[in-house]
Amino acid sequence: MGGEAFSARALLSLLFNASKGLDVVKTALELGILARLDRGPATLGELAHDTGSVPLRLYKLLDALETLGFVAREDAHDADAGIESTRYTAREPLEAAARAVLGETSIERDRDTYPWRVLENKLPATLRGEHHVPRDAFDWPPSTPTQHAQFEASMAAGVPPIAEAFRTAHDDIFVTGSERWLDVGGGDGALAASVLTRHATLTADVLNLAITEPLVRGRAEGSGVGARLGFVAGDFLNEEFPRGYDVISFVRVLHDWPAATARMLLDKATRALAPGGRLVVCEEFRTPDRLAIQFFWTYFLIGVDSCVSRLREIDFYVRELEARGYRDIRTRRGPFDVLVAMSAK
Ligand SMILES: C[S@@+](CC[C@H](N)C(=O)[O-])C[C@H]1O[C@@H](n2cnc3c(N)ncnc32)[C@H](O)[C@@H]1O
Repeated sequence: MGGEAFSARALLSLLFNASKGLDVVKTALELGILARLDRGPATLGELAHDTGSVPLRLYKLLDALETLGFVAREDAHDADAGIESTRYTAREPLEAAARAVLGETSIERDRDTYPWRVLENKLPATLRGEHHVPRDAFDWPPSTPTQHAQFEASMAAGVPPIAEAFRTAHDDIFVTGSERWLDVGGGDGALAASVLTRHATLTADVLNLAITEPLVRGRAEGSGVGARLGFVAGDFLNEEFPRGYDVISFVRVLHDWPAATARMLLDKATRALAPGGRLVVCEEFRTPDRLAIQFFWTYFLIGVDSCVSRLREIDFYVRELEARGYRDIRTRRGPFDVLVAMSAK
């Protein structure tokens, strides 16, 4: 975003009025204003005409979008020109961003179904250790089949931008096109299935807790990739990884654990990887954008001690890979950043 950072006073005012801000964005999305601005600059007069809006009223709605940093406004240079010649430019693509958050299947809507209200107004007691999210409401790692199903479905809802990131990094990760890939903590297999659907010569196994097997089997069947998507039951904290895979990935896994555990998991992957194989780390790397999108979990996990939720800068992982002798360490920037490194073996 090209907008300036807000002062604390101003940001808090916006937060207080967040529901109004979302109403403005939803309206601009539904009236096609965001899509119109994505196509190029437009004047107030044009936007009012396109949407059947009263110009003075629409001007105020656009002021709200400007306040939020979504559009830049340019007043008419001619002092006699009416407000209808005020020009607006989108600061970045807006429609897709708004749909990603406000759409029916957004991760924000999904996260909102978690019982976060058990913490609301109880943070002081939670911080003192007198209150927490009850384990039957949410547990980490999930403990019951129902919790696993809900959690893995939530994770799957967030997979599309990761699948897109894997598309961008594909040639770095899959060099021959016939690799055997182990996706450690691979959820219900949504990411692996999406990659295998596009690449018929790849095979993948999801390594996950035994309780998740039906979810992964269901994903393999439902996505049509069949036996190319397998399942390996395992507890990565207490067991070694199976050997011989050409690609081993950690996708949104390492940040769930303290640094010592993350290092242990990287060691296990390093031992298991085939000679010349590639290690992939695709994470919620610590950036202002990621922290913002992760905000729900940052709040909710205050009440869940078993999940450390430790977003780390990408440099942490680069250093850890270098320390293990990995070569050709590449970062592919995208909707999710992907780190790919070649085994030293
Ligand atoms: C945050 S989710 C990420 C899922 C998936 N990689 C994704 O990005 O959609 C973490 C995954 O690690 C798995 N997991 C947690 N503890 C585990 C353990 N001890 N052994 C194996 N898998 C585990 C969870 O079941 C879950 O699938």
